[in-house]
Amino acid sequence: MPSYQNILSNRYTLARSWTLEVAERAGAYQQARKALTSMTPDQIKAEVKAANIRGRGGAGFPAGMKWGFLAPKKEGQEVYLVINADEGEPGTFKDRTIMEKDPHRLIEGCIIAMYAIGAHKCWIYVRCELVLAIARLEAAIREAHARGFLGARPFGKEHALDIHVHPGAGAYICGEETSLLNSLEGKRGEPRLKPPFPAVKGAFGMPTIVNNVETISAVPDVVAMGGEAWSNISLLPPEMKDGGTRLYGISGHVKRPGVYEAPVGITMRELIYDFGGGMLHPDRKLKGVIPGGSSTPVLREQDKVEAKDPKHPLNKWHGKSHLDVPMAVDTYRGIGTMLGTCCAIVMDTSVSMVEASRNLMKFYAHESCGQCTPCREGTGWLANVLDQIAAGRGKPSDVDLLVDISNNMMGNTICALADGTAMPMLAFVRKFRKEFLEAAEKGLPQSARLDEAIRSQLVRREAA
Ligand SMILES: NC(=O)c1ccc[n+]([C@@H]2O[C@H](COP(=O)([O-])OP(=O)(O)OC[C@H]3O[C@@H](n4cnc5c(N)ncnc54)[C@H](O)[C@@H]3O)[C@@H](O)[C@H]2O)c1
Ligand SMILES: Cc1cc2nc3c(=O)[nH]c(=O)nc-3n(C[C@H](O)[C@H](O)[C@H](O)COP(=O)(O)O)c2cc1C
Ligand code: SF4
Repeated sequence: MPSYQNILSNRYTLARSWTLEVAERAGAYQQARKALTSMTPDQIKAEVKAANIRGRGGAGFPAGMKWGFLAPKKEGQEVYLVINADEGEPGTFKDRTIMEKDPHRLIEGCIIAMYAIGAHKCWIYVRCELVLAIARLEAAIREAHARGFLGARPFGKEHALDIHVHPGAGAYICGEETSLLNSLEGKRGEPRLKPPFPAVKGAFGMPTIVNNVETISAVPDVVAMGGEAWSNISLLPPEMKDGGTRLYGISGHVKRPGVYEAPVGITMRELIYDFGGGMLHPDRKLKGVIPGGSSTPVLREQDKVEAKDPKHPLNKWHGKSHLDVPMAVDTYRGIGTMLGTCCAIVMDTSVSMVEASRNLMKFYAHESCGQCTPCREGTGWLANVLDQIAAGRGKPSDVDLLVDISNNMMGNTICALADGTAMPMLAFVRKFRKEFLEAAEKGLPQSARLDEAIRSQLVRREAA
């Protein structure tokens, strides 16, 4: 197992790490005290910008830039902070480790962030299935109030702060930030058109910063060591502006599934073989890996980086396997996939890619909110066509139909759920076309059914 320093997860292994007593003894709230008593909001914002934290919710938008886009507060307006703790992406289970094992880190991050952006109120929107996370967050907020870290004068500062936990009902679409805001406001959880982005018009019409749990949990260490030093933990050169340390998830056919902390820029090969302990069944090879939650296109070991031009940002990795490219927001875009939530699902040669994609398409068809025709119809048709193929009622032209449906979904909808369905579907067909054509001619044998290691990640939910 590689020995990178644990920063974000350094309190995970302490007994009763979620209690204030243990967390405070291990350093919790020192940075909130420092920020509120000796730093100005602008100084904090500058450190967060220098830290190059790319949003850990999946899109990789720079947190410092987002905070900078916050609309100036007008007379009578409030500014809000909303933490996205919905974590609905199949294969993704990193934010819950923070909330369950170290909720005080998230609360400390919220305190610093609220002060920096001029907010007095924060909601943490948590999916309701995360029962333990909700209980621990609520207990931690009570403890922080009792110690005067929240409330009318936190750390003696005239800047009232309050945090509320808001359980969501467990709809995947409510993780999309504008849908989340509608749900928070008591409306139907449907995405809004962007722009305006929440930073301009968010919760209850007020400028709102929406950030992921892990993004905000990084803020106390950014304040502790300074933005530049935190950014330099990354294995990438500073000009790539993808800084720090992050939580990597790994599941599926590996020996040691779990959540591991490492600097930005380790490779997928390290994640699978060093952290994940290698393939679960040594006699079966790696067939494909979904790199960052189910809405990111699958990678294969045999695919090589094509970046001959010396000016190409990936030129350094020209000819290397996709597994040997540093895991970062822009490098992964460069090889036709996305880093997403940085939680990989590993599939060995026993997995039918037709069956894996069928599972996923059923999930997306079930979770589409239905506002946009290309998404509502497209997700359903992808699932239907794959059902027909699996049942032996397909024909070779169905494979091109999958491509055609996907292409018609892309870029034509209100939110990214449709793209996050179509892009993986296109990658499955492009990289495993022969397998799809074979299934379209013969159907899938019973043995193609996914085993538990994969099925539990690529959650199947039958259409309601
Ligand atoms: N964590 C999960 O469980 C999960 C689930 C599904 C999808 N995802 C991820 O969600 C991603 C898509 O998210 P998205 O649709 O929010 O992406 P997005 O690119 O629209 O936005 C990313 C963030 O940047 C902000 N932003 C972007 N441009 C801005 C601007 N000009 N001014 C102010 N703010 C701006 C947005 O408000 C948002 O907070 C996918 O890449 C996928 O990986 C995550
Ligand atoms: C369908 C869909 C679901 C999403 N679910 C989540 C989620 O569960 N958690 C999350 O942090 N971001 C999720 N996102 C991304 C958010 O919209 C948003 O980009 C993120 O909360 C911003 O925080 P960050 O910049 O700190 O990453 C989702 C996006 C889409 C399109
Ligand atoms: S793309 Fe799909 S999930 Fe997103 S708003 Fe449109 S119908 Fe709803």
